[in-house]
Amino acid sequence: MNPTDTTITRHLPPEHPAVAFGKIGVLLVNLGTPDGTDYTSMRRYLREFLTDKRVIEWPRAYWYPILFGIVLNTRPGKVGKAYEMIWNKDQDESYLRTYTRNQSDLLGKMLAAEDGVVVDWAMRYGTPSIEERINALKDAGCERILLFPLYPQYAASTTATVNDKAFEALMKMRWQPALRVAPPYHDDPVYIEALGKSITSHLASLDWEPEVVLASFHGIPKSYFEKGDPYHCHCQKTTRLLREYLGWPEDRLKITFQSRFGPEEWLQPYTDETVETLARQGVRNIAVLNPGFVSDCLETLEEIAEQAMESFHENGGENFTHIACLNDSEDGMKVLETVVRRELQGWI
Ligand SMILES: C=CC1=C(C)c2cc3[nH]c(cc4nc(cc5[nH]c(cc1n2)c(C)c5CCC(=O)O)C(CCC(=O)O)=C4C)c(C)c3C=C
Ligand SMILES: [Fe+2]
Ligand SMILES: [Fe+2]
Repeated sequence: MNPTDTTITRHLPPEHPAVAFGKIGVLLVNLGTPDGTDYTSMRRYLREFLTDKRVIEWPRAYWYPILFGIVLNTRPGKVGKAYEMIWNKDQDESYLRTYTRNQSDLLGKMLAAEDGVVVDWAMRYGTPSIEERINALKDAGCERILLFPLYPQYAASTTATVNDKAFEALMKMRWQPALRVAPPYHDDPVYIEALGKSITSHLASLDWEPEVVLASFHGIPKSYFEKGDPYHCHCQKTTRLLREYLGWPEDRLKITFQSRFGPEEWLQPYTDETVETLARQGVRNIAVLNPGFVSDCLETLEEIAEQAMESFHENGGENFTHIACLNDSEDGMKVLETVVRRELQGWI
């Protein structure tokens, strides 16, 4: 029997309260973003983010005085200005939100032929929350939900915290939906091919050629890796497979890690230092892509496309280009569809 066939259970007696069932939900979840660039929105967002124990693992007695005494007073203003520079003014929201919503809408159309599949999206921090959207899917009749944390490489500070939040929402429900979680897809051929094609088509559009291409991933503290987080290994594998797909030597596609936060050592080599060093060593042309980000966001549009480019030029570099994330492109959507269809097996 098709698991969504509800012909038997639909025969409810007339006095029975109305219940919706028989559907399958797919919930795409990305990191999150502030609702606005003003101080209050920024502070609310950063507070939720930086109180997450999966993100900052320091003892609360040490971290909270720093967070509430310094970080949440200074960072909202500073980061708000950075967000303003990359804000999607047409829709008055960040591009991360625009792309995530587009991905959800497009995936919904791609799965429209599948009976009873509903696609939705949520953010781990900010709105719409995971709890709100899980409840909405359940109310719409989804007895089964595929949770899809939008991170190709697994990290406790991204993937695990999405899962925690989803199961926390289920803890409050009497009648829980069945929940499946899509695994990381850092080595999936469809993902590697999409990245490879995005590099070749971007480079073909230039009238110069980069001597070096950096695959820049978001960093994590080195201590998280030493405690057993597979993130570093996943990033290394993505980069190796991408190199193999392109047929490039190791010194043409280099891995780096960006977005360091706080005084601890993070995964190395650091993107900012590498960009500076390459320029100083006489490398004149570089390209940077962000394979770990499913959508362009502050960390790619401001930190790389603006800050890293500026630093490259200041240190003697000539040509710098940022290769866009897969976003809602045809190839990017093919990656999401492939993962979702595979993980829905047995349900559709
Ligand atoms: C401080 C610890 C942080 C860890 C660990 C961390 C890991 C991590 N983050 C992403 C993806 C994104 N991070 C983004 C913004 C961002 N990240 C941190 C801190 C850590 N991230 C902060 C404080 C911020 C906010 C901006 C700032 O204050 O600098 C974003 C962008 C969101 C947006 O709205 O544009 C993304 C995406 C990954 C993949 C990751 C570990 C693998
Ligand atoms: Fe981050
Ligand atoms: Fe490793």
